[in-house]
Amino acid sequence: MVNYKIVMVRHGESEWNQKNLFCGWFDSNLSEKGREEALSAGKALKDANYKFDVAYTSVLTRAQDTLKLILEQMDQTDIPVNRTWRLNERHYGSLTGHNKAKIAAKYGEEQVIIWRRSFIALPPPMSLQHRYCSQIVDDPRYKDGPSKEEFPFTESLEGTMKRTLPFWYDVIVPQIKAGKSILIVAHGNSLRVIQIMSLNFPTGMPFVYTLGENLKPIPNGSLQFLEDSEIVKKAMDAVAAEGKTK
Ligand SMILES: O=C(O)[C@H](O)COP(=O)(O)O
Repeated sequence: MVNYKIVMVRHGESEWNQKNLFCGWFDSNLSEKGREEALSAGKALKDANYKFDVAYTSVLTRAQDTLKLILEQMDQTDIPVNRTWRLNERHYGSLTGHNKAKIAAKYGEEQVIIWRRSFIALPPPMSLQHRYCSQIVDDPRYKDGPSKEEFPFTESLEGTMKRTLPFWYDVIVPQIKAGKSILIVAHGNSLRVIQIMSLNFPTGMPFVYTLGENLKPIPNGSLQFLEDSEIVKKAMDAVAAEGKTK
């Protein structure tokens, strides 16, 4: 059985994470704590003897700086680093720059959960008058894309998935299959959609989902199939193959 491995890291804490602000495409820097997190991520990967052939990240500074600190810590600064807007955080529309707790107090916690985690819900779009709109839209880092037509003013998770998916399949998957050792440093929601995209639930195979306190999934294997892992993998591959031309 062939197993492929890929390492993914969400950027370290940003200054806007620290202030609990919706960030999206706003280019917030890492906080001091975020820089420390990146260094300890690099140390953990170094201690585990990871060697990377290539790294991918978004065009946002918090992800790029996290990657840089990780690679410095690992003495692997000479590997190729590729940046793409397709790995950016999902665009949070008009919510960008607003405090999450204050928005919850105004619109209700349920509405905020829907905006943050529903697959299809779109936060209200960012207007041209929005405080951070021109800073984002006119940023030269977007001169090579997205195109004017593609440029988002808000995004659902589904929209985020649709723009991340071509990059995953056209760039990452062929490299994984070619045996390359890959590191992706990106954002909570762009990594989330990659995981959703990779899940192909097989028919008729029970799985146990272990939830911890507050009914949140527990880290490390919260999702477990009762079947033997080889059988599960075969079944998942078969589901994945359903959409192929032959
Ligand atoms: O863009 C942001 O605000 C965060 O990086 C991700 O936010 P979320 O956890 O609210 O989706």
